[in-house]
Amino acid sequence: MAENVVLLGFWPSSFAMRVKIALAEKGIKYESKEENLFDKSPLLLEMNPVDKKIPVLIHDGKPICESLIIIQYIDEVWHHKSPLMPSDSYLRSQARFWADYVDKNIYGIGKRIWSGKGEDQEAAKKEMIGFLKNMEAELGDKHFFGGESIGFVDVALVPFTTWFYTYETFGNLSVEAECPKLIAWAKRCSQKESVSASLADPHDIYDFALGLRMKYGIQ
Ligand SMILES: N[C@@H](CCC(=O)N[C@@H](CS)C(=O)NCC(=O)O)C(=O)O
Repeated sequence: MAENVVLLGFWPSSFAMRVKIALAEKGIKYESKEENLFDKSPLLLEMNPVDKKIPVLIHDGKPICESLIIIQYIDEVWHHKSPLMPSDSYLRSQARFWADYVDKNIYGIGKRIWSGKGEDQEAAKKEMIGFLKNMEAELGDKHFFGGESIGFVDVALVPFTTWFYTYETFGNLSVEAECPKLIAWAKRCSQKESVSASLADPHDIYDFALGLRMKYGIQ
């Protein structure tokens, strides 16, 4: 029997893009339902009553929440191809560490850059560069964080590269000047169909962020 897979998402969300990449890597067909986060659907409230956030993956009627948990679920359930987690326990612990490091930093710091100003924005710019340099050091000379093929940490981080143009424009910074190897990695990732088909256009993200700044009266 065909499986029923539904993704509740929102197009500028890097967290939702992660899930799209993982599903594309596995070649899973699914229905994408776009949420309006300013007027959440009864389905989202039913499927994620605790956090009421996207993404939610609904597999045969059952919800899975939290993007990194969803990716691990996808990797376990559809293990026939494109493994995203390392098979070695130690390497798996390291991949989880770095994905968690991404989660603890990039969204919050990025938001302080694109929606902030003044001293805190300057501090956030420094924190962002420090964070990205740590990621670049972890990448080292590897092709992907996952080694020769895309893995858990790549999937966790690459959607946020669609926000780089927004961080750069509002923060007046250049990620490429600071972290050229990371930008080369991002380009390698987007040569993969699973990634390019799942990422939003950076200029659309910028327009979205600009709209939010205007909505919240940020000068
Ligand atoms: N840690 C969550 C973060 C998800 C998240 O922050 N989703 C945002 C959109 S990017 C959301 O649904 N926000 C709605 C709200 O906060 O009410 C994950 O990884 O899935």
